Amino acid sequence: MKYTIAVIPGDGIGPEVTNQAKKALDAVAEVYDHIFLYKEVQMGACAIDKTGVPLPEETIKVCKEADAILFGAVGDPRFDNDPTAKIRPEQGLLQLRQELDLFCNVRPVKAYHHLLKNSPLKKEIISGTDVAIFRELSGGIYFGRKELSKDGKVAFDGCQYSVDEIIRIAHLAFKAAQNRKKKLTLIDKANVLETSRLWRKTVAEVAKDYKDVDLNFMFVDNATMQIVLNPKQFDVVLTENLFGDIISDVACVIGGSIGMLASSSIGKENALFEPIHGSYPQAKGKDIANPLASILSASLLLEHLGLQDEADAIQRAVEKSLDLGITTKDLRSKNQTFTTTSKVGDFIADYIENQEDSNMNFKNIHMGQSTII
Ligand SMILES: NC(=O)C1=CN([C@@H]2O[C@H](COP(=O)(O)OP(=O)(O)OC[C@H]3O[C@@H](n4cnc5c(N)ncnc54)[C@H](O)[C@@H]3O)[C@@H](O)[C@H]2O)C=CC1
Ligand SMILES: CC(C)CC(=O)C(=O)O
Ligand SMILES: [Mg+2]
Repeated sequence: MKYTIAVIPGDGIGPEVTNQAKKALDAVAEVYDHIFLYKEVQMGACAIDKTGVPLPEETIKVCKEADAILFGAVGDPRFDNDPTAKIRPEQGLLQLRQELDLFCNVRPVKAYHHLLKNSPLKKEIISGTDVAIFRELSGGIYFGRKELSKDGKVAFDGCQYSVDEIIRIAHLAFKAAQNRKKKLTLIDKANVLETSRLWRKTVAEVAKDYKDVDLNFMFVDNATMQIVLNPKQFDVVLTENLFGDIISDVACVIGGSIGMLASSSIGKENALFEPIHGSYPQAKGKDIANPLASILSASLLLEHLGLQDEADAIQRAVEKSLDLGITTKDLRSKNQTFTTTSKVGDFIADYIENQEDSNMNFKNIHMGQSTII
């Protein structure tokens, strides 16, 4: 089959990690006889430099027409270090999420057994963790009215949610819970925030359609502690935009690195796949960033296209790379060697193309300075 994939490499390490995901997709295309037609477009600081805006019209058009979107990351210290900047790279991402109505961001958090030794958390606490974070993505405080007083001494960010915005993601989260361990935890701050109280009331109503799912509530401050102290108590986590952003970065500690967490952002018509990390500008061009979150995002993309075997092939390749220790520095444990972003991508692609061949000799794969086995 032929699929059109809009590719937005973005800024910082975005292009490097997206290139590795494309290598994995190319290998899948080769093995399973598909054609992936990439249409590369710009967003973020690179788009501002070229066109003056963080999200050019052409990018929106190409994304709307594509079968799926693969995104890297946006963000640049030139803007981060200038609080007065009127145009920012991140506005492009937020605008795209809103333009395409990508309201449901799913962030799977898994403790890969090969990485248990990498986590600062105790092995017995995280082993077996499998949480799906459902983060509302197109509403809340990131999209509220923003104001700065004329004298620059008072700032305002408004947070708003409607019942309809809550209902649509709640249904998706409950459906996911039905296919998992049948537990859904709503994370909010309902002891303080009116929006959170609306979330609790609405989600409790939606729960009546899912009587087989056990619904419980947790305040966000406690949740950020519980996710690292006892992550296995969670199955599906449902939460609003800001809380989901923060909780998922905290949850990265379970996965061994933020470079391991992929995500899908789903709307009615479009779907975008991206690692949860940012543009990690310190690593730009150094070939050191972990590409696995981007590669795993490509796996989620294939799943979304209904290509489950192909998605699984990427997953197996990722697990194999972890198994053999063919990883970047962030996943290195004591005395273990590591390799580069591009070599990890090469290995994953190579493994996808040759994994059915039991005679494949991994020692033949050229891995630069790294010791493979
Ligand atoms: N989705 C997006 O495009 C996002 C963009 N940003 C933007 O990214 C820029 C940098 O933001 P930060 O807060 O520093 O977050 P970041 O996620 O880019 O990096 C934070 C830290 O995580 C680690 N890290 C991130 N990605 C990694 C990878 N692939 N492999 C290994 N380690 C990795 C590094 O230690 C890094 O210092 C900012 O401009 C920010 O606005 C931040 C988050 C998400
Ligand atoms: C621009 C930010 C909202 C991006 C981010 O941190 C994220 O989506 O995780
Ligand atoms: Mg974030």
